[in-house]
Amino acid sequence: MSKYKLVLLRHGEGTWNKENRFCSWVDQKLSEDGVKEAQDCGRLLKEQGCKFDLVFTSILSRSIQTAWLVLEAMDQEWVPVVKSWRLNERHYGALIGLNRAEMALQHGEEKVKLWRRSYDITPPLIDESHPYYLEIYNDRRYTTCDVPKENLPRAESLKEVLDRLLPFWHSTVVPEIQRGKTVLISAHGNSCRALLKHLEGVSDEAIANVTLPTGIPVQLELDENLKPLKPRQLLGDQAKIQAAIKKVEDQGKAKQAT
Ligand SMILES: O=C(O)[C@H](O)COP(=O)(O)O
Repeated sequence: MSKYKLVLLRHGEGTWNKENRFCSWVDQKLSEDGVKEAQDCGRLLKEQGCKFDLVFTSILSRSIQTAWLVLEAMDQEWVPVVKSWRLNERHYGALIGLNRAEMALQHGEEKVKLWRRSYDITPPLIDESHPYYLEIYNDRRYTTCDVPKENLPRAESLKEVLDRLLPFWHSTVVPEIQRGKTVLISAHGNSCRALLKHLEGVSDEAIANVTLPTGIPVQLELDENLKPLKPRQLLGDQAKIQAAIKKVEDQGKAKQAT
């Protein structure tokens, strides 16, 4: 018998997902397809009889917008939403804004795969000359964090994402789950991967092969120690999910941007 249910969700497609650019801490809204993905996800969760008590999001609009659309489609708009920068997408440093396929042409697909999926390789740091530096660090939302702005990351490996996420997980999310609340975490590809690594004890090597498509709920059934009782379930049409995973993986294939 499972004790707790937890749903992790990578937001619906964002405008830069469509353009195949590293989006990371740049605040982008959902694309039209992304809005539809989030609504479909909400409908699916409603059909499954899912009832959330609490939702956590990052402080990036695409994860918040996704949570709203999911709750709206479920007729559960009243459910409280708590936001934290600690659930933000991985900080991709100097890679932010660049096109993955073009980076693969310039640096090779292997290098891009290492940047995207290795556990402990940090991409090159962002600095003040970067075109998105000011947009990110002058944004008022980063004055609301529980660390001073100067201490926010300038680039992160997946390991560093997990290091900043775990304090929030332990102090804020775990107690709510243990109080019996059914929680949705509407976050990002890499913040969800980091959490999955932690919960499932995925090895540093094997996490490179875990890819999450946009807008697909990942359901976990946990015991009283928050250990998974069975393999994660990606909910929805399995053939479509496999195709969506391949699409995300193929974003790192070398090709001229169109
Ligand atoms: O930051 C981004 O652009 C994506 O949401 C995650 O990108 P990735 O699939 O290359 O890690």
